[in-house]
Amino acid sequence: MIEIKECSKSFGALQAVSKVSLDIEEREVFGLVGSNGAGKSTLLRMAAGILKPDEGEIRIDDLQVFDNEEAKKQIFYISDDCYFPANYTAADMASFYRLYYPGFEHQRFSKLMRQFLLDESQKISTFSKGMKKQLMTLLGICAGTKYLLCDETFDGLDPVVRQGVKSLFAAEIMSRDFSPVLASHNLRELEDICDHVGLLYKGGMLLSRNLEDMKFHIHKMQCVFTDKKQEDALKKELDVLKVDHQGSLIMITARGTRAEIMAKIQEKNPLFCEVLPLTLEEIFISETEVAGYEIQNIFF
Ligand SMILES: Nc1ncnc2c1ncn2[C@@H]1O[C@H](COP(=O)(O)OP(=O)(O)OP(=O)(O)O)[C@@H](O)[C@H]1O
Repeated sequence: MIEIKECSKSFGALQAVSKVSLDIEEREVFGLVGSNGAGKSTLLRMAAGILKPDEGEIRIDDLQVFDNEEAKKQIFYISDDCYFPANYTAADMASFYRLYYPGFEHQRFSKLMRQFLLDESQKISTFSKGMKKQLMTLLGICAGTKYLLCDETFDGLDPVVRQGVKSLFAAEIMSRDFSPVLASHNLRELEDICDHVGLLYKGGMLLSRNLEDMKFHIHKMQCVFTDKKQEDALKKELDVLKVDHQGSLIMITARGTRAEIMAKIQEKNPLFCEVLPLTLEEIFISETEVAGYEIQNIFF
């Protein structure tokens, strides 16, 4: 487990991270979201043991992480701005990481590169941005570390690759102790990948929640009523977060369990009613409102 306790970091007069406390559990995909400049990279770099917190502490499996080789062997960190030595091929990078991570699986790396249609003998300088991100992710998985810290690594990957990486993460979590942490400024990039999401805002941790728990308390329904009065009465009875109309269809996002909301809708005899899937952004509307913020002010 990664335990972050009351961690702060300033650069001169600028406080990048302010008294953040956070537990990142094992064997789940943790999404760290926040707008540009919220402090995600700074927090990840502290968690990777690259930056020393000004105050507070970060422990990885009960080991203090800064300046501690033993703790760092359990972490693979992918920066948002990866450096590759000139003329290096992907295979050269794998050999380089094998020196630091003794459990590095070179054969598996070659196999995964082929699966992802990447050529390990190709110079990295000729890779596209997305290909470099895929390469780093595969290197990170093959390093065999327990924790994989990814800074904006998923942003901009095409849907097929995203799906491939998502399946790879799921398979790793099933087969070994593996916990990826994915930082992104875009909630949509973390959609369908994370089990738990932490929201950073102006250097502070606004909330950290399990997605399944959040989904239990907020639902989106699509219904049709014969009479506008039924809709108006329903809106008064539900804890409504958002209402959209599309012709005669009404989409209501409300707080409550599925059974509670459905029961209230059924009382109004709708012509039609079904549950719609919620996006991460819709789920966060409710949570940020409880914390006293508007999601638009946090992300846009
Ligand atoms: N080395 C540094 N020196 C000075 N200021 C820094 C440094 N690193 C980060 N900062 C500042 O700290 C704040 C948080 O930056 P950070 O990179 O952690 O944010 P972020 O959430 O990762 O943003 P982004 O999504 O844009 O990558 C910003 O105001 C940034 O300018």
